[in-house]
Amino acid sequence: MLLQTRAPVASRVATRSERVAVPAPVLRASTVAVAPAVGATCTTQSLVACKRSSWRPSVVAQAATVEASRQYEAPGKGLSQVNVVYKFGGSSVRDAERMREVADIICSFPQYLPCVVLSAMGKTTNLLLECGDLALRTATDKIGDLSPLKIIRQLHLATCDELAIEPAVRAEVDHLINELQQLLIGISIMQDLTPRAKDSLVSFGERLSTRIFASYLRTKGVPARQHDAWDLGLTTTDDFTNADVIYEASLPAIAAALAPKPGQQAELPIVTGFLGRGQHTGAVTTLGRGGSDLTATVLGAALELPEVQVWKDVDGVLTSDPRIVPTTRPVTELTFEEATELAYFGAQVLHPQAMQPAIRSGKMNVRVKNSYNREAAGTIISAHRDLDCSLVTSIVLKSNVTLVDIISSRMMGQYGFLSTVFDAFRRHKISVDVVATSEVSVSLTLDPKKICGAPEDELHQLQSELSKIAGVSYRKGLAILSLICNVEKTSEILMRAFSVFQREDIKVLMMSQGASKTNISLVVDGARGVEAVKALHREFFDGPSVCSKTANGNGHSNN
Ligand SMILES: Nc1ncnc2c1ncn2[C@@H]1O[C@H](COP(=O)(O)OP(=O)(O)O)[C@@H](O)[C@H]1O
Ligand SMILES: N[C@@H](CC(=O)OP(=O)(O)O)C(=O)O
Repeated sequence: MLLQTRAPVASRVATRSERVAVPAPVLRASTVAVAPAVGATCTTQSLVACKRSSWRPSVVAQAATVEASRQYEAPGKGLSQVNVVYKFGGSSVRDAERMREVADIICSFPQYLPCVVLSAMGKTTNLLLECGDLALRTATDKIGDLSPLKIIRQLHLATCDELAIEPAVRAEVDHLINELQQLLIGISIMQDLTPRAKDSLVSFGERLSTRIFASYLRTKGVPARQHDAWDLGLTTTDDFTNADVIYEASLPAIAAALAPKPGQQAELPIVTGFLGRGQHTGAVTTLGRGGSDLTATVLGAALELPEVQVWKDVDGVLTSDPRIVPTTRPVTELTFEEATELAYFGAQVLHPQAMQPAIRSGKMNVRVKNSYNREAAGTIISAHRDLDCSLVTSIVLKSNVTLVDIISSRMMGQYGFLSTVFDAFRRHKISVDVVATSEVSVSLTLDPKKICGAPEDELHQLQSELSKIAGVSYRKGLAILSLICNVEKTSEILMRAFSVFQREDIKVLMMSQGASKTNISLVVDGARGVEAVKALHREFFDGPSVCSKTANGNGHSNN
């Protein structure tokens, strides 16, 4: 296999080899603890591993001493202006140990003065949504007993204690959790959970994690300041739960808010991911699930930076979802277009809108890194890459899609058929994923999760409206397989893909190559989706795959 090894485009950002060579954080005080139970020596880097082994109380006490004396050299010494954005997702900051590790990563790169975007700790966002649902059917005086609320309280307060954060911030965290409880009481009284209230509810996750982490950094000698993204000017539409960023308002406001303050020591901004403020309502909005990636790239574009790094729990963007295919491997390089298609068609690893600020900026790359394996090169996403050796880059599965077939022989030779069809979808605010058309028929897929209101009702209404010009039928529970690939090589890709389908007896219900130069989508029965991804991955990634571009021009790498 021949992998592309083009150097990252960003000139002001260290290359991978420079990064790997950067020493571990500079610790000013004693950093070594001995774990007698296992006879091992623990540096701060291995504290996590050592803590998992069974330490005796004396060792735990030693660890506490190490914690108390642990001090970092603040990164970006001598710099006044932020020069990179790091985003750490929920899995990267899921508990106190992970917050230490993230602090460690940040301080491992002294050449950067980062702006840090954090998601909520672990599964906090899911827990908050669960609290909201439960509050609707829980008596007001029982709200304090809700089990997800107890888990949230316990996780955040235990993290404050374990990290020994500043008392004033611990009090603020306590206060925020009480405020959360008040909001849940309000939901219980009103028996109503509007999208607007839902956004206020989930905002507590990022508001808590950033306050705790900024305080932890300060206690370790790193000047850090917590910011709620709305205070920096991150402005959005008022589409609660899935708001769009208003770039014209947001970018200049963020740039001004994070500009160096003359005569003041530079501070690391620690910013809430996922959250914004609605332009007309002024209320808290969210950017859709996984929206912290987008916050990070918006900040990067506002600050005109060459690179944004999104730190996850995988070695980069992978050849498929690792929960489906255990033999995935990281993709070295992607274009913004490929990353967008991949995210749009269901790869959880990136937010579908996250590449937009990078595309607008024209000079920013996005790097996906693993906070659990910082040595891994990760994936660099940029405007262009050499696709000559590329066949299939990644395989994505989107489940539970609906296929709509609209057929009208009456429209043969008439114009306006497609516009009538799509106008009906527009009026019902139903967005369409994959489309295939002929003279008198249109087949398209849609995601019921994205339909506002009850999907059944909306589809039924659409069906009766369109029945004036066409016969409409739909099938639910299907799956879209998207091959993120070099569409220039369609013949080979389709030949191999269809030989897999034939071998496995998987029927393809619809196919679209479309205008995208990076994606072929195939619709199959939902029950066969996982199987199909596994078989395609075996075909395109598990066999011999050598790009012999220079030898005979026939071979390929897998990304
Ligand atoms: N093609 C893919 N490449 C990498 N990860 C993927 C892919 N498809 C799905 N995933 C899943 O996405 C997860 C990372 O995304 P996410 O949980 O949103 O990260 P974070 O919360 O750290 O920002 C991985 O743990 C992995 O299970
Ligand atoms: N906490 C939000 C936003 C986010 O981006 O989270 P993560 O980075 O963990 O995917 C969510 O769960 O959707």
